Parts: sequence; structure tokens; C-alpha cells
Amino acid sequence: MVKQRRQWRSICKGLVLGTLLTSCMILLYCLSSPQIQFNLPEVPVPYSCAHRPAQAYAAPDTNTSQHGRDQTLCVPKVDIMFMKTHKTASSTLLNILFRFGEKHRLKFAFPSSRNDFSYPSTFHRFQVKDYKPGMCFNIICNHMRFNATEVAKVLPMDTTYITILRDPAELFESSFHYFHNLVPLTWTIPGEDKFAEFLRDPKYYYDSNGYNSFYLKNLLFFDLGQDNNLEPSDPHVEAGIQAITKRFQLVMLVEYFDESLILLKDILCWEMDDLLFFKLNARMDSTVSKMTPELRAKALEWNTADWKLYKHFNATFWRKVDAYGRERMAHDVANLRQRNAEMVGVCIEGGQAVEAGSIEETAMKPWQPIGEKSIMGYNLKKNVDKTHRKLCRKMLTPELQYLTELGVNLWITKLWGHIREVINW
Ligand SMILES: Nc1ncnc2c1ncn2[C@@H]1O[C@H](COP(=O)(O)OS(=O)(=O)O)[C@@H](OP(=O)(O)O)[C@H]1O
Repeated sequence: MVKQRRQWRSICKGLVLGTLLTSCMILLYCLSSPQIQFNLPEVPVPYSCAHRPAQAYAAPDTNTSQHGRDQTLCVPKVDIMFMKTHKTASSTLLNILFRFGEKHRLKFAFPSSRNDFSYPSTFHRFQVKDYKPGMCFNIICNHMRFNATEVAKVLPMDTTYITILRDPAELFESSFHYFHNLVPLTWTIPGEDKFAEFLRDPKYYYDSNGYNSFYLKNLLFFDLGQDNNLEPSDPHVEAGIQAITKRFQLVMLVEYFDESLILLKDILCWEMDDLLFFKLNARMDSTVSKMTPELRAKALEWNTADWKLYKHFNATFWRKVDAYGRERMAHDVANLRQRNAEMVGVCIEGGQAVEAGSIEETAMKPWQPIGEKSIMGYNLKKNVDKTHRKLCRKMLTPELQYLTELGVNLWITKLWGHIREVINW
């Protein structure tokens, strides 16, 4: 009896402490969030951010260079909007952009105090750290809910817009795993396999007004600024896809990540070295739900808008590959894979990703989903030669640590991280 009373007392204490901490976090967050200032004058950004340190270089045309024929003059494009969609290898791409930005000393439009632009609110230019009307930035690439008009107000007119999509069934599985603890409507789903149970009857469990429910339906459509709850036959689905087609010059696909990077290099006039990467933010295999063909079909049916979007951009992707040349693409992809494999040998201890508990340096530990330690990371090799040391470290640095290095003060995220560490959550 006494033992039971003590247990109840400690549960109550935990609840009170938890509520207090959460309230403090919310209060601190509200105090630190920039107030949106609607009364400032609108000043158009320059056509292009003047600082252009990028050198033109002779881009070898892989079809002709072996024969010593003409080489095209290429000036790397430095004004880039990367719409960072969720669970789509976007952190891997972010790492590539951060390194490119540093190399060319570009100006990033970063969020303040956090790693996203007040997501899931739609983007507004006053969410940009230190923003003043008329300011010009080169790159914007943190998570946001896309808002074309506002984004255009912080970037030059000739900015290249890019984004990345993933097969919606795979994306849904990844998102369900990563975010379900943030979506209260999943808490009451019974059974061991919540993912399969949800898909058995999604309409029963889903509520479009539920807190954070967008993580569970047409997340790509939502991130890209569209309505994720449209009926599949609603003409707005098609209109949304058309709007995205008009705005984005390149839509990459996770399933063809290497090919996507080669297209990116082509459209931005980059060099092969700019594309080197290690896969970041990958999950341990044991936490990936097995998807039967039936579950996959249900996941696609549930995420119809995303599936239509994906099919549309899959078609445009392969038209771009055809225009690039299939043989040329195969050659360049092989080259990139070989260079990446060499970098693995140079930089990564043990040559592969390890579980969270085995990552030695705090600076290399990736952010984990609430209540889990499923995201893997890397240990930097101890004896990396001097020429590669800096590059290896940057390629392996997770998003939050890299953002801090680039000058974003993530104190709210860090405080939240410490609290989670203390309460082991
Ligand atoms: N290069 C490459 N190729 C293929 N897949 C890749 C690559 N890099 C990351 N990933 C997978 O992308 C998932 C993480 O996506 P994000 O980094 O966008 O996640 S986040 O939204 O920023 O949290 C995560 O998927 P899941 O493991 O299924 O969760 C990663 O494994």
C-alpha cells in the first residue's frame, strides 16, 4: 500500500515536472521567435547577389572531351532554393549545399534559433535570421512549408529552384516511424505494429484536424505548400502539381540519388567534387517496417496526391536523363560512386555507419526521433591525412552541428536535447 502510494507520488511529480518544463520551453520559444513585422517597406532583391567569386571553368563534355574537342565554359550557379522535404535524403543534400556555400563564401538565409522556418507554418521572409527588406541571399535550404511568393522576396530573380521526392509508400513508412510520437492520434493505435494497423483502416485513425497530423498524409504535398487533405479527384491536386512544375527547375528522386546529383551538377554547372557525399540520417534496418505488396498499395492509396506528384516527376526526371544522355549518365554515376567509395575508405572508421550508442564524438551524433535512438551516424577515422581531414569532418557532420558551425544559434534545440538526455527520452 505504502509502496503504491510512493509510486503514485513519483508519477505525479514526474507529470508536474514535465508540464513545467514543457511550459518553460514554450514560453522561451515564444519570447525568442522573431515577431513578424508587416509594416516594413517592400524592397525588391537585386537581380542577382553581386558577390560572384565563382570562377568559370571548362566543363569537360564527357561525350567529346576524350577526342579533344570543344569544351563548354561553365560558371557555377550560386543562387539556389532547395525545398527540403521531409525524409527524402534531404539532410544528405543539405550537407552538400553547406559545403558548396562555404567553398564559395555564399550567404545563407537561415532560420533563427531553430533548424527550420517555423515549420509547419508556411514560410514568411521575416522568419529569416537578421532579415531586412532588400537583402539578398544566395541559398535557402532549411525545412519550411513552401510559400513561393515569400521565398521569392529573399532570393535573386535568377535563383535555381530544386527539390527532392521519394516513393510515397517508402516516405510514409519513414515518416510514420520518425514522427509518430509527435502525432497524438497514433498514441491510441493498438498492437505491436502500429504502422500496419494504421494502414488497415487509415480513415478510422486519421483526423485532419489532429495535432501534427500532416506527418501522416501526403507529406510531400504539404511541405510543398499544398493542401495535403484534398480528395484524390479534386482538380486542385493537378493544379498543385502544375504549380510545382512551373516553379522548380529540378525535382530529384531519392531512388536515383546519384543520377539526381549528376543532373544537379549539370543544371548548376558544378564540379564532380561538389557532389561527394555520405548517406546521412539513415535508420537501423531493424526499425524499418516490412512492407508487403498489400501494405504498399494501401500506403500509396492513402497518399494519393503524393503518388500522383511522384509519378509526374518520375516521368520528367527520365526525360531529363534522356536529354543528358543515358550512356553519359551511366559513366558519370559510376565515376561519382567510385569517388564516394574512395572517400569512405579515407574518412570513415570501420567503413560504415554505426548505431547511435557507438558514435564516440558528440559532434558526430545525429538528432534522434522522440523516444528512440534509431538514426545511425559515423565515427571519423582517427588518422585521416591532413589534406582530407577538414573535408571528411564536414561530410560526416550532422545537420544541427553543421548549422551551429555556420553561425546559427540553436539554443532552443540544444536545451531541448539536454532535457531529453536527462530524462532519457
Ligand atoms: N543518399 C541517399 N540515398 C537514399 N536514401 C537516403 C540517402 N541519404 C539519406 N537517405 C534516407 O533518407 C531518409 C532521411 O531523410 P532526411 O534526411 O530528409 O530526413 S529529415 O526529414 O531531415 O529528418 C532516411 O530514410 P529512412 O532510413 O527510410 O528513414 C535515409 O536512409
